[in-house]
Amino acid sequence: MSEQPVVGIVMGSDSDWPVMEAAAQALEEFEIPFEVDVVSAHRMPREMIAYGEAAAGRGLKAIIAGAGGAAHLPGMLASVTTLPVIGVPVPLKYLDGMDSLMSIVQMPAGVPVATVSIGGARNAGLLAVRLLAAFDTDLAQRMAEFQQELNEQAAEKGRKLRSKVGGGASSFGFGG
Ligand SMILES: Nc1c(C(=O)O)ncn1[C@@H]1O[C@H](COP(=O)(O)O)[C@@H](O)[C@H]1O
Repeated sequence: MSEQPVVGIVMGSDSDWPVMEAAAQALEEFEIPFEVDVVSAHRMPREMIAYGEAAAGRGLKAIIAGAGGAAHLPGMLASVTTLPVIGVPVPLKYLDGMDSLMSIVQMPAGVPVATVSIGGARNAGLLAVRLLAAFDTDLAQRMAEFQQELNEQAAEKGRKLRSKVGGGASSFGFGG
């Protein structure tokens, strides 16, 4: 990626990538330049702090941080940067990601992390797009078009279900 990255996607281990790549995919869809790296609070504490402290100065506008288990990476990054941090709880073999979710979502007041669902890396990417779109009318327009497509896909599902099951449109009249 040659353009200056504006979103950093970091994770505690390369084993998180199969989950985290959905964040990268969402950013690619909106042509947002991003970088990816492994940055672990537990295993690379000094590098993690250096990454967080340098992030804003390097031109990043948001950080997406994914980790599994005792997932301290998103919160620790949030403590050393002014950037918005979006946390992705990565599910591991045991505890189904509940451990990651609790580790990321229960931040002390004053140090926010915007936590998405367990394995919700695509929404993390889309949330980063929305943060950027707040200051970019062209990007906001593209987000609106994306939302319209979602609307049409959902309505189409209703049409298909009704044609399979029978009956008319819902009493609310939507779905066409
Ligand atoms: N939760 C963290 C942190 C951290 O929060 O700093 N560093 C690594 N990890 C997590 O350990 C899991 C297992 O990692 P390995 O697969 O490398 O053993 C990964 O999900 C990673 O995010």
